[in-house]
Amino acid sequence: MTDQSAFETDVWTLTRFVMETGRKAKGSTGELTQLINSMLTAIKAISSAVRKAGLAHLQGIAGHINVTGDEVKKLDVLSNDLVINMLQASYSTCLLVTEENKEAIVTPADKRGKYVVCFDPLDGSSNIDCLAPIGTIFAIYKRAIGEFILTDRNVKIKKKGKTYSLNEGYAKYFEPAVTEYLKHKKFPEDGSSPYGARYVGSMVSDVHRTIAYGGIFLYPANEKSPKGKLRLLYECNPIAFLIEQAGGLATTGTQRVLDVKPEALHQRVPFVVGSSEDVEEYMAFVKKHQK
Ligand SMILES: O=C(COP(=O)(O)O)[C@@H](O)[C@H](O)[C@H](O)COP(=O)(O)O
Ligand SMILES: [Mg+2]
Ligand SMILES: [Mg+2]
Ligand SMILES: [Mg+2]
Repeated sequence: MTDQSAFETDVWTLTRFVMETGRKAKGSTGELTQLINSMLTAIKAISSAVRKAGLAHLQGIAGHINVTGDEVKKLDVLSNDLVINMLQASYSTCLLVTEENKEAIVTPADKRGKYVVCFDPLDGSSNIDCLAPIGTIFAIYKRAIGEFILTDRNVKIKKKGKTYSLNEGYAKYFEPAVTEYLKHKKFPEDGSSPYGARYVGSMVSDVHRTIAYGGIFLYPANEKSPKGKLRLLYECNPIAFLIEQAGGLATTGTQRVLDVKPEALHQRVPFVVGSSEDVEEYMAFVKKHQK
């Protein structure tokens, strides 16, 4: 059997997109292109390490707990080192905020550029050993300005989906608004079909599915985690930005995520994102319970 399909000779890789867009940008210095390309190299190296983790003895724990209480995995440490080293070597950053370091990392003066990068080097790391999808999240801010940079185009999320996604194992600790919202999704009073449940337990994967198919992802506050679990600067903000660009909504329940004023590097916020009509419906339940 022969493969008769045409070989694509003009492929739009992400690197090509970044370089071409960078060259067209007015007043461009190339610094952002250097930064994104260095980040992409780090991500490719992380991906390679993840795929050979079993063979290269990279599975398992590193032996310490990070600042937000997570048990750190060997691959969290490796991914963190890769991103820090690649970003500092890009000569485009001045400050790095990462899930795995308590304090912000200041780039040495001789390698300093104008961007601040906040990142989660490996999201979903509790899923490494069972080979579920995991990924890297990052947000780029211009020094003092607090601006996000768009890296993808024209991805749109449906206005309404058919699935909800949260860890229902915590039902005992849910706030009444969450409990009532979920009851409504499972036993719709208007006779419509109930929503399906999907939860991988890697936020990047759950959000990817939500963008692809529509629906709602929730990590709300609960009795045990009064501010939820996910961290504002390097988990919620970048994902909220992507969701909004795709036409969806990202809320804490009472406030737009991107409007939350950061007060600490590892600050957590309740996080609910997805199709606009689904998130609006959730917010209506929150509002009802505030009265
Ligand atoms: O916070 C997360 C993990 O981040 P991390 O691996 O620490 O970067 C999310 O990817 C998951 O959505 C979350 O861990 C799932 O939490 P539980 O449902 O297990 O509480
Ligand atoms: Mg972690
Ligand atoms: Mg994470
Ligand atoms: Mg992580």
